[in-house]
Amino acid sequence: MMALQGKVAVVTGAAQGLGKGFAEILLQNGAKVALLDINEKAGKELETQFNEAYGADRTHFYPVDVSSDQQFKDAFQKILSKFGQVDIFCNNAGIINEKQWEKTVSINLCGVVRGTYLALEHMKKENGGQGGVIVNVASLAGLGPLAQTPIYTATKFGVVGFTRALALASEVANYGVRINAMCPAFVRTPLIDSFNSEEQIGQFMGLADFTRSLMEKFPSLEVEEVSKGLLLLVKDDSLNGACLAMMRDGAGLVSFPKEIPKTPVAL
Ligand SMILES: NC(=O)c1ccc[n+]([C@@H]2O[C@H](COP(=O)([O-])OP(=O)(O)OC[C@H]3O[C@@H](n4cnc5c(N)ncnc54)[C@H](O)[C@@H]3O)[C@@H](O)[C@H]2O)c1
Ligand SMILES: CCCCC[C@H](O)/C=C/C=C\C/C=C\C/C=C\CCCC(=O)O
Repeated sequence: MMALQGKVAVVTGAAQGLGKGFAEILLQNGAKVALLDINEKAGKELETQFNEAYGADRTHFYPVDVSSDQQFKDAFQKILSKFGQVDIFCNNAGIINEKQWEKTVSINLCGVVRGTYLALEHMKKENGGQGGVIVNVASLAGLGPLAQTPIYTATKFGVVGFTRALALASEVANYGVRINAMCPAFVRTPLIDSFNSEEQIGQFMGLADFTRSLMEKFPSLEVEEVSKGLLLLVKDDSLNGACLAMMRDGAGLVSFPKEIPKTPVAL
């Protein structure tokens, strides 16, 4: 089990919702945490709140839009200057916007790739790094389709595939870095109200009742429950390439078939 005392973590999309919960559970377990978010006001307020609650200089906020390569790189350098190292990197920032779908891809999938590659370059043993763990936040919509959000679904499938492929690369090439993904069902944060917003859902607004019925099948999780899942993926040294599915009635590591299950067809 990885002990978090003295470790340095980075969490993107940390100003509210799941990111805030992830940052807090890492702080409670002894890590220092760099908070990254596009929302400067909420991020700075959270930095003050966390430093009061967990000790001066345990957190620092960095304004970063994860769709910007430059902002991400600059912030990473500043984090290294302040904290000296990065051991844990959680790519959590994500949005739902089916109308501005290229923006959604740039944040939800490309942002995860940007963060992961920055962390990997620093952590990789072949670069003189100390190893570490990366957790990418996907969704249950990374394992099965959410009809109202085809682009969001595509980005989350992308996050799961990227995580699994890179985890395998890490194992084969011995990077010394573990890479895991989280796939929670609906979580009580501002993001789930998206299904009711024409601005975010656009042409798929007519499917709102379909999402509502899915929400009855998968009742909302609380941020605190999902945060325990992050802690598991960070601490358990045996987990690499793991996908943690989380629902109200329980969490579990997803098994992916070694052979693709298929029904033969005549061609
Ligand atoms: N809430 C859910 O039901 C749910 C379920 C499964 C997965 N997720 C995933 O969890 C993650 C967090 O979602 P949440 O529910 O906490 O959402 P949220 O909207 O409550 O919080 C998202 C945070 O990300 C920040 N953010 C948005 N765009 C950004 C950008 N370009 N750069 C940096 N920060 C940015 C926001 O300012 C906000 O603080 C997302 O990846 C989401 O897809 C959420
Ligand atoms: C518009 C609301 C947005 C919430 C997005 C968030 O990521 C949550 C998604 C949660 C669940 C819905 C996604 C897909 C479900 C489809 C199939 C999963 C099947 C899993 C199973 O039955 O075991």
